[in-house]
Amino acid sequence: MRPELSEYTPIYSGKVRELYEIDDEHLLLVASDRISAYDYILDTPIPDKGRVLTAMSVFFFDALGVPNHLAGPADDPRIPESVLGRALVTRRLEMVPVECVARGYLTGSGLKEYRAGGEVCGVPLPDGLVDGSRIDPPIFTPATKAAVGDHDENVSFERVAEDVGIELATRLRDLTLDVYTRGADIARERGIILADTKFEFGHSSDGDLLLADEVLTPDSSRYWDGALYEPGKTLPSFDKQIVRDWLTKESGWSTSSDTPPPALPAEVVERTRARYIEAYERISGLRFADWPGGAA
Ligand SMILES: C[C@H](c1ccccc1)n1cc(-c2ncnc(N)c2C#N)cn1
Repeated sequence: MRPELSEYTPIYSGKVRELYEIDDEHLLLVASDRISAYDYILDTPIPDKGRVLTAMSVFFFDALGVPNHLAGPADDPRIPESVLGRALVTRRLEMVPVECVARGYLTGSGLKEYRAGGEVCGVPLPDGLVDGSRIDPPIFTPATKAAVGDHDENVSFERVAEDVGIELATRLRDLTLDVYTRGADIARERGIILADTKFEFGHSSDGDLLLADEVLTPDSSRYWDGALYEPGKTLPSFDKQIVRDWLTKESGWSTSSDTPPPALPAEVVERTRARYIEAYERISGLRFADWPGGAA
């Protein structure tokens, strides 16, 4: 008999995820079906999004073999039926207050910084780069965690070293670039570009540095369709472009509107659900139908 979610103490509620306390040593990390676009949490959930992103994290935790915070399998008996398949039991860690970002392609806030000064987080880049240019080798572009609702602030490696010490900063950079590179290689072999990603790390009570949070999901990363890749052409998001295009080209809503986006039509919801499943099945080589939880 599985426990009820109400038996666990909620300790954090993010835009699309929640964190609960199971006991002194263990947490329950829950991924919702909520989707964000243009800094809004949309009213319409995407069925199975939470389960697909949880499955992707588990695939990469297993595939990359990096010491991590997972404390049980996807069907761990401590996981309530109501969130089975979109929740994981993790060890409670002392989180390192750094958003560990790796970029293998120039876009987003990195492109903005580059255009302003030819560098990103203090890392100089060659002249002449455009939106979508490959950055090879990838670069470590850390950020400080912003308050809820704010954007993280990009900072230099030197600033991270000031905050957490040079030894830990160096380990964070090396681990971030290594895990990103291996994850990007796995995705590229399947025709999907992992442009950038954000990791979080924490220390266990034994003092071990462990990879935490979600790993290489479309919510913590930018995924592009390799078949559409062209430097200089703004690349559509593999998972969110269907929603973005409907909102900005068909719904009558605009990003400059001061009203929240409208509800999504069923057809957009279903096509987006299919994109998440496609990304998971192509990258992992596994069938989403075999993942725990879902419609009984
Ligand atoms: C922001 C992020 C979060 C993730 C998921 C849902 C809401 C928030 N978060 C993760 C921890 C955290 N704290 C202690 N031990 C851990 N193993 C983790 C993890 N992962 C704290 N915050």
